[in-house]
Amino acid sequence: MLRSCTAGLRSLWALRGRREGAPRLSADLQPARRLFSTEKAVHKDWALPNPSWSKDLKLLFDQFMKKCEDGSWERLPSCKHTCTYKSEDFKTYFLDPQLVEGEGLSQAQLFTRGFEDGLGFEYVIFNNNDEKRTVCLFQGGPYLQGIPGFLHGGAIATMIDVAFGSCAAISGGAVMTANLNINFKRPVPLCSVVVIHSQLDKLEGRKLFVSCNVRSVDEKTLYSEATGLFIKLDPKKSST
Ligand SMILES: CCCCCCCCCC(=O)SCCNC(=O)CCNC(=O)[C@H](O)C(C)(C)COP(=O)(O)OP(=O)(O)OC[C@H]1O[C@@H](n2cnc3c(N)ncnc32)[C@H](O)[C@@H]1OP(=O)(O)O
Repeated sequence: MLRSCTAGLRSLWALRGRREGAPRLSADLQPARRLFSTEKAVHKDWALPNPSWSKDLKLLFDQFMKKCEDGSWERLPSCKHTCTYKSEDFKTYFLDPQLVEGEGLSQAQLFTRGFEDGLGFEYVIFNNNDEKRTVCLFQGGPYLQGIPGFLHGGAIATMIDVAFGSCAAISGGAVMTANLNINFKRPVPLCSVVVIHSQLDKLEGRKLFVSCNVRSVDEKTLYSEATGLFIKLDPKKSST
């Protein structure tokens, strides 16, 4: 397992630098004000196959793309910055203009998209709006190691949070995580693909209760189960 991961790592490094459209780091750093303005920017969609994707991930991706053809499912595009959510939704809530304009945010990008192809979080999320559920296909790369050969629990929690966020956003729009409970049942092998099935269980005012399970591609192994509470942001409130 470790040997195959080392080989995988070697080939991933070989892929670096010949990734099509890969921005150079310096060119990829955008001024923070752009993240939060209505200015149009060209964003690369990272929720698409790249050469680091395993056969399993590509196969599942193709299966879900087929399901999108009748409109029951949709693939969520994903960029390094915050364009999945309309930044306007968060404006009232968060943004101290001094912070936004300041140096601190000039390098801001989505945590899960901050790695080179294949080294960190490779994932794509599909939404079923009618059924209020999402499926996240996730391949955790070698930089997400916890105990040797396995994914770090924090990396799994991160992907669960992201999957939940997308699921809750179907009904809630701009939401934030208030609570996450995760039962880690089996360790997830590094570089393997898992499927995170999330669903909205209950909507109570601004509270969205979600749950998920994390399974192997063949569905035989249940890696984790989780529940979460998301809160729809109240535009009249500020976070500070
Ligand atoms: C672009 C790509 C997007 C990728 C997706 C990424 C997803 C990642 C999402 C995150 O990680 S968000 C970051 C982690 N979360 C936070 O930092 C949230 C910090 N907490 C807060 O900002 C506020 O507590 C929160 C917005 C969650 C709620 O504040 P509010 O002032 O809007 O709500 P309020 O306190 O009035 O509570 C509303 C209801 O929720 C309930 N509630 C709030 N927090 C709770 C909690 N933790 N547990 C149980 N119930 C809770 C609260 O009791 C109340 O219930 P009732 O309506 O029945 O009275």
